[in-house]
Amino acid sequence: MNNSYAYRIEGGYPVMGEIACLGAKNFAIKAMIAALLGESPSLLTNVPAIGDVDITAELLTSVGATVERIDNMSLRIDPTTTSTSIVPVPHSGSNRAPILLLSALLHHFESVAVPVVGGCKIGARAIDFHLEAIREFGGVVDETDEGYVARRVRPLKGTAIELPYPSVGATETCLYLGVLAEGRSVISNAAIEPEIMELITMLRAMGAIIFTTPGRDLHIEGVRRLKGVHMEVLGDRIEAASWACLACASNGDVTVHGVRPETLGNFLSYYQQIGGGIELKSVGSIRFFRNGELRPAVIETDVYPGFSTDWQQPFAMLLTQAHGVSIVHETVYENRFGYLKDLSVLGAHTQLTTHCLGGAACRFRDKNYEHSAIILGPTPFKAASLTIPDLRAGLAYIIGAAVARGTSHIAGIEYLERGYGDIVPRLASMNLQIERVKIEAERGM
Ligand SMILES: CC(=O)N[C@H]1[C@@H](OP(=O)(O)OP(=O)(O)OC[C@H]2O[C@@H](n3ccc(=O)[nH]c3=O)[C@H](O)[C@@H]2O)O[C@H](CO)[C@@H](O)[C@@H]1O
Ligand SMILES: C=C(OP(=O)(O)O)C(=O)O
Repeated sequence: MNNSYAYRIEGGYPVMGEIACLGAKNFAIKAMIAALLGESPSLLTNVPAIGDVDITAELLTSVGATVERIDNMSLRIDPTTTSTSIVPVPHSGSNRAPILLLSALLHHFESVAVPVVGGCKIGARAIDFHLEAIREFGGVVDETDEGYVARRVRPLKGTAIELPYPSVGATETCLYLGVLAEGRSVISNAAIEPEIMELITMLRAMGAIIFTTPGRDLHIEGVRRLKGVHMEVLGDRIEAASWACLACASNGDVTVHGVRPETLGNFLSYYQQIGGGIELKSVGSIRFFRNGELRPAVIETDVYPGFSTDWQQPFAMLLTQAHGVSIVHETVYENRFGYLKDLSVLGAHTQLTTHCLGGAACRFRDKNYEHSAIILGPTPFKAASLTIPDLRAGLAYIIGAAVARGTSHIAGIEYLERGYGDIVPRLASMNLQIERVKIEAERGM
């Protein structure tokens, strides 16, 4: 556990240099679960060395699957040793994987139990769509004090489902259910994030028959068996955007390697609209820098191809350095702005409101969630002590500390390290004065 460590950052200098994106957290753990569906081992490469992968490896191991680390970035997963369908409760609340395991394991076992799901606390994060999907495919689901139990008396049967919202996780659940269910399934209003498309590619390589459509419908013809594959995890578009924001906010210049530019979509447009510069280098490499004075923006987070909610926090931090009033309307999670209030200790001027600002009314209208933010910039930052509440807020705090003059301390780094790997060496190599220090040694910080 790393909750006795903090980052000490000496800010006020431009962050300059080159950084390689790790593999995408939000695909890596889904690929690990997909590997359970095969009848032979899968090899996953470019797997990031992050907390979420460790948690997922423990979950897979707990049901008997063999997870072998070939090297720091490769995992071999043998599903044939899977021996139990009860995921132990100690894994409760660790990440999003348990609810996905419920579906994947239900093909192998007639009864599966998983603990409650976790992940960042940025909203209620209900899992009703997942549970309803399992029922539609012919399973029975019970909620217990400790988690969820799914049962089936016969093989799962293909079905037609319309998701109430294009949930990433629920779409993945439907894919896991549909590829080995009997007959045809149609998933309407599915999520189409790049990580979902990558999961479809992996499942197809395993032998699944999945048809995408011009809209949000996925058609699946169930098959009897799938085989293991070699899959390389795509570069993390959330990491790439994080480093882009760090470069621009600190008035630096960073070349990010290992990301597919198309997965950054609207991020690249907003980035340039506010005065950030981009230069496509060789394939998979993008240079990010500042192009003069920063301008404010009106941004709305949304499902793909909209502006990803996971870019929101680093980008909001960047907007504190723009000249004028910016608005950010968070439409994916009802409670993803808690971190913004804490930024006042650095000197940020922000205001939250329950109204839907700057765009169409969203699901959170009139529900009293502070899901729109007004950011007034630019504000010079002074160093401060902060405690990270969730993963992307953690990265936003790193950006804040890099911009602030003086020495900042950031605690709660276990949240950040669930999704970002090797933070200190990678950022230190780009001129950021950052150290990982024991909190005891820093008493009075
Ligand atoms: C591990 C992983 O991949 N995490 C990502 C995934 O999370 P995750 O898959 O959990 O996010 P979802 O897309 O499912 O959630 C989107 C919205 O749908 C709601 N919802 C979802 C399922 C459900 O059964 N009922 C329901 O109401 C959620 O509360 C939320 O408001 O997609 C999110 C949206 O791009 C990203 O922010 C997360 O980084
Ligand atoms: C919200 C996130 O992750 P998770 O869904 O794993 O909590 C994220 O990656 O920003």
